[in-house]
Amino acid sequence: MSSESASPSSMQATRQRLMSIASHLRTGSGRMKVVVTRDLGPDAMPLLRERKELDLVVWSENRACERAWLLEQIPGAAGVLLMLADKVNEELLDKGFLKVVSTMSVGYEHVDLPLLAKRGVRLGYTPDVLTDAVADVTVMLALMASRNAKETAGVIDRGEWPNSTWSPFIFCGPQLSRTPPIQTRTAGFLGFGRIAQATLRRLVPFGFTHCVYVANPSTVPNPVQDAAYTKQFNLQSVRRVDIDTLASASDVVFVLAPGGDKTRHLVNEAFLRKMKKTAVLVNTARGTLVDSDALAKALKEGWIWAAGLDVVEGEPNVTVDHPLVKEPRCVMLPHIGSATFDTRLSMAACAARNTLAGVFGETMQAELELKGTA
Ligand SMILES: O=CC(=O)O
Repeated sequence: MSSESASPSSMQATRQRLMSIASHLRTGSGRMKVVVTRDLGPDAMPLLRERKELDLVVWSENRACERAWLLEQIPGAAGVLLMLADKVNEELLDKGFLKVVSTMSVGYEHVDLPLLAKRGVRLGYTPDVLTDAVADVTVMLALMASRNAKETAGVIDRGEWPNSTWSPFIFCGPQLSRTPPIQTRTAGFLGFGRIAQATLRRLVPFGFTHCVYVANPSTVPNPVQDAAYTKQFNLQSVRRVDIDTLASASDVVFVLAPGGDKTRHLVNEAFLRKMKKTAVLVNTARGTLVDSDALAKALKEGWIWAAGLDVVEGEPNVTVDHPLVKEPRCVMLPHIGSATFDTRLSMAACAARNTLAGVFGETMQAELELKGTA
């Protein structure tokens, strides 16, 4: 067989895709099938339900959509609106001939971008509308981690407060805000996009003086851009640095870069060992950016002060015996960064609009540029 011959599995995939188109045409209804992996609620769902040109298939149970159900529904579908737990990979795309994947998330680690680009499938996502909510939680975690929120709230939860005697330095931690005798405060950002910058804006009133950041795609200094940032945020300096400087210069390291193979374990043992002993690590991006085992070791051995995590590798399969859950200075939240009513509603509406635009070939509210990923 020449190398150009189709393998049995690729022939099967092609046949499935053709059958998918055919099944769509066969309905003769002229309507387009759209699969939705979660009910988006009474405010956002009508955006889809009111469109009589659509055949809506909705996973209606109040739990994550089963993979087998999703795979079963994709043949004949023009679009799918899904959540970040729903993997968009060859297995899914081979089942049909989708025009659009619309994810109700700003992150797209669960989506195989090169494959989408190769197949000409558009990707809608939900940036901007969640920036403030996630930036709020990011600052909250920096405060909770540095001020021992987990350990101290545990004292109350376990009914131990009456037995604990007040003492001058009990439960103390590093101070986030700058107040004498603290002269400087440096915020470090791994990733310097919308949410990172919204976080930095919130830190300015705390008295932060400096900012260092590592930005994709390059780590080369960018003095012109940095001068503009310095002025914009009214700080003493904002500098694009290499990853080692980020680790060593920051009082708080905020992890706010996209997940995926290119950023996996950027925060590893070497990084953590370079951080200040009084520094705090906050991750509100994706769990895969941080090596959990290395972080647990760093906390146990005191290389850094504390960590605040809204995301963790392997989530949601995180139980009480997880090494990070056992660490008293690791505050962990179950991925609630965008979880405010207003924000989730805006995300749901954005995801619905993106789906409609995708199936009808219109401009999306937010479409990820896939050029260059194939
Ligand atoms: O993590 C949440 C999101 O990507 O929206």
